[in-house]
Amino acid sequence: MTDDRPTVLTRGLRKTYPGGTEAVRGVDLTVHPGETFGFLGPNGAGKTTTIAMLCTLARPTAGRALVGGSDVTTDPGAVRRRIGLVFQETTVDPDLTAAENLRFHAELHALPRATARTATADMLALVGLTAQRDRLVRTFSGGMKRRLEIARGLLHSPRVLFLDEPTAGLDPRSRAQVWEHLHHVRTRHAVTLFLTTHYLDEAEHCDRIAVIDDGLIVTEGTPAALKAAIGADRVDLRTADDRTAAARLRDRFGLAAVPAAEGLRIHVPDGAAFVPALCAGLGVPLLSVTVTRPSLDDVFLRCTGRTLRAAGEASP
Ligand SMILES: Nc1ncnc2c1ncn2[C@@H]1O[C@H](COP(=O)(O)OP(=O)(O)OP(=O)(O)O)[C@@H](O)[C@H]1O
Repeated sequence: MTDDRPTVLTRGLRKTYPGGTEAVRGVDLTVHPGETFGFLGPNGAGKTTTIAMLCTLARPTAGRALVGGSDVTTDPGAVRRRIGLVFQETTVDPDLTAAENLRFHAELHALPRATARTATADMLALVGLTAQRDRLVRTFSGGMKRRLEIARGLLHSPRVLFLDEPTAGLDPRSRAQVWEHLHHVRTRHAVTLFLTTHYLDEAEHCDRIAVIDDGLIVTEGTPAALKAAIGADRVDLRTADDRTAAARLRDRFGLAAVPAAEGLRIHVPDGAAFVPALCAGLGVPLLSVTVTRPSLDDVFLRCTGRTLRAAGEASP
């Protein structure tokens, strides 16, 4: 029987640390079975604190959180049995082999021996570490360790795998590999992935994202819907005569051009479709035209008034 109840449900979830920092200030989330849900926000926004509450590692100050249908405060044991964790810091044992790390985890979860053997082989294959199963983890690269953490997080067939910045500190190639394996996880296992990131390109991999800033959800939806809600492409143009071009854009196209770093900038609903009309109707030689689709950074900017990069740099 399938269970359609949300895998993660929070209502009014809050966390105030001793000393008064309001890290999470009333968060409502609904994550469905099998979804890949991304929690996006700058450093210090409250992502890790939210995950810690969902994983029963931090106690909510107020509000409710259900994971796999169980309450994190009143039934933490049931929650722990249903979740897998991959944290920012490496927690696999460097003095054990890959297979030994998984065996140890299987024992912690009291998996029957035959189940553990099959799951170990399956998970190592899933993350591309079968050939390295008997190597000491201390000889692994950062990316291999992270993949082993993912294998370990999935070993006991959790309903939801929480990943806190799963690619933090990895080089671009290792990041791409981790994502390749996460895509295998999504297609082959009925597991919900709940991940935090401050990489916009990673948020694009998610079915749905919530943007958190200063402890509050500022927007939520599919990456495509959030970008579509911005409603306009950015068109940057350089012309032989920007003054005349700005006047023509106003008079002929009803568009207000603003000065950009080089040339002029306008916003139109469909930039690519607008370019031919622009070329035909501007009457001023065009030197270059660049159309930029809205990005998740534009979404963040619209919601918070800052770019994600600037918000991260402003954080302690
Ligand atoms: N144990 C703690 N005690 C006191 N304050 C804390 C504690 N942990 C986090 N904070 C504060 O709570 C706020 C949210 O931190 P949190 O780590 O949840 O954010 P984050 O979005 O995960 O950021 P990062 O990406 O840097 O991990 C920050 O202001 C942080 O300094």
